Amino acid sequence: MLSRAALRTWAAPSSRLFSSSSPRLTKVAVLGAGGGIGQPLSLLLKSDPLVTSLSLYDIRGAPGVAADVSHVDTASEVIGYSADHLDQALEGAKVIVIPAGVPRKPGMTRDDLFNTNASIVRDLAAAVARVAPTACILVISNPVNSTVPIVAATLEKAGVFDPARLFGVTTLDVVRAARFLAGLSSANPADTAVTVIGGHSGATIVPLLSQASHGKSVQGEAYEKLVHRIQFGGDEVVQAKEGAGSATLSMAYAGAKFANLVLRGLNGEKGVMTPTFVKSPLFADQGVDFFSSNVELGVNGVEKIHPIGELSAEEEKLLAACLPELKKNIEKGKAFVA
Ligand SMILES: NC(=O)C1=CN([C@@H]2O[C@H](COP(=O)(O)OP(=O)(O)OC[C@H]3O[C@@H](n4cnc5c(N)ncnc54)[C@H](O)[C@@H]3O)[C@@H](O)[C@H]2O)C=CC1
Ligand SMILES: O=C([O-])CC(=O)C(=O)O
Repeated sequence: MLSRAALRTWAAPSSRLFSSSSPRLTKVAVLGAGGGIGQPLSLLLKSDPLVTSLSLYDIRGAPGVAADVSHVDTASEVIGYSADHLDQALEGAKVIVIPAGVPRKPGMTRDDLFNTNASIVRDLAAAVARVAPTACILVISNPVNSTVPIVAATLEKAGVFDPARLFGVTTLDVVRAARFLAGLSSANPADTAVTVIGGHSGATIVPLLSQASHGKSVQGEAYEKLVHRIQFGGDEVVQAKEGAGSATLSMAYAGAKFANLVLRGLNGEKGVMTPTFVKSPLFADQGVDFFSSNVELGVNGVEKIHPIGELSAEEEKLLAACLPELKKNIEKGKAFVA
């Protein structure tokens, strides 16, 4: 006969499995996992304890990336899927991150990627609508200002669009703003968080330095230079890579950081907030119905879209320049699906 202690020990695994405090089973899929962003992003997601299963898909190379990443000694399981197995890759996914598509070369704008990436993103969104219609979708593929409306319109066509579950990943702008601002005063970027609103390209990127404690003191030419660097940080990397692509490592970091925030919200953590490009009422009356601002994340995805708060005179001007361009980018995405 088993002793009481032995019975307790024997019973422990099943009670842990079903206890309310156990982490949820969270399958995360990466579409475009074989690419410059996809590979390091997959590695970082393998290190995230909130990811219990990692599904890596690409038209090229995903099984190899999966075999490699799967040797990392964290608990999650990793499976790679090749071109014909998109549906299997998506089955049961709670969060789907999309870095599939071509990157810029020097001299190109993000909008120049539209012709190639629009159909890639649309076709992946159609598969998500069919196989994992309730998943949270995190769009990295550029031009984000247009690809997010493309995903929305595709899901809408399939009758499964939930605005609370679609996110354009603008975290790299937030990461850059904190890093560049910290660099000016030798501060720790952890102490120089900046809210970045608008969209994700040039003039549509609007950093709200007046709302950041270290940002207020940056004035005049230094302010102009800092704003320009935040808005055009992507070009800095494209030029330095001399035709070999755009930001991949910092983007993987930003993508993993944002995915972790979404997962924390889905897991019921309160007060998780970050800027992200979502279907938004803030400027919808001006025809801009997707916009990045601080968003609270929760068990259903978007919990609350926060207002942009008080802006300085300079920021009002930046916002005025942002809105018409963003409107054009959004309309272009919608028109592509219509
Ligand atoms: N949101 C943001 O802040 C940022 C966005 N990006 C964008 O991310 C995208 C990817 O950039 P990289 O990884 O550097 O490019 P990459 O060319 O290195 O990788 C893209 C991957 O997508 C795959 N792919 C192409 N069509 C596919 C499909 N139909 N299904 C699945 N996979 C497919 C390719 O095989 C490739 O492995 C680009 O559009 C880039 O502009 C890049 C940096 C920052
Ligand atoms: O600049 C690019 O093309 C890639 C990107 O979106 C970024 O680095 O912010």
